[in-house]
Amino acid sequence: MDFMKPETVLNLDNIRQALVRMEDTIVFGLIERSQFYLSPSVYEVDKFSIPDFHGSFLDWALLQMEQTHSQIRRYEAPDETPFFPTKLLKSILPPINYPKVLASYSDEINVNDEIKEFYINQIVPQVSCHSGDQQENLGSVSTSDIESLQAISRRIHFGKFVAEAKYQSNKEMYKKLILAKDVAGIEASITNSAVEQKILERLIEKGESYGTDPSMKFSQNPQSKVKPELIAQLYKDWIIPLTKKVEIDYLLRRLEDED
Ligand SMILES: C=C(O[C@@H]1C=C(C(=O)O)C=C[C@H]1O)C(=O)O
Repeated sequence: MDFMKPETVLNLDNIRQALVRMEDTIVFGLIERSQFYLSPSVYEVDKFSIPDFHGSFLDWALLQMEQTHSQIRRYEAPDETPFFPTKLLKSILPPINYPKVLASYSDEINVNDEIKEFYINQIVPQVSCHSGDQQENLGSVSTSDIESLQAISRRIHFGKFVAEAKYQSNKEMYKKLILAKDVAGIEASITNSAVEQKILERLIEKGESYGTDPSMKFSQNPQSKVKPELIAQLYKDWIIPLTKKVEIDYLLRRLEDED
């Protein structure tokens, strides 16, 4: 998606196509993670002594990644939302003047703490292949987790673009709902159950085709690496609800930018 062209960025069909493409990254990321053990050491606070840092190995590795990427202006992009927004570093590259597409407060809409919580406590235990640690794989596990966390975060925070597109298409209705602080009304207006159902059905198909070794496709027991139903369930229970939370949180503040 070309964020330099507001007219394409706020087209709901374009946004939905981008969300479909993000499914592939998320599904492959979960399949990648499924080859590793649960690796509780990665998530345990202060398990490893790291100079000038208190937290889990995953948090430390994710912070290093975000500080490095912030210096090449990754988090100036409107579709990137950091897990450690207060710890980013100054970019070495000159700023890109992205056209103003989202509301002025959009960077403050950040549900990454909730994303990390459900990823570690709900997703990892269900996709990892064995309980326990594989000492030699802790680095690979954290790298795999970071890739999945960033892909899931980008997908969920794309809800800002969805919300802005919906707001632009029906300002009067949303102004009434926002002024009335009608959260249920806003949630009902942004919900499209047909789109959600199609997403869940497509995810099962993708989980079946991506997660199974093609040479075993017609065997009695294709070794699907992550149960397709599990991928759909994770979207249903976590990814879609949090995307809608981002939409609602974004819309509730939208009149801050209206004259
Ligand atoms: C993203 C949208 O908004 C809502 C959230 C969806 C999701 O997270 O997949 C799908 C449909 C809507 O209920 C949309 O309308 O496309």
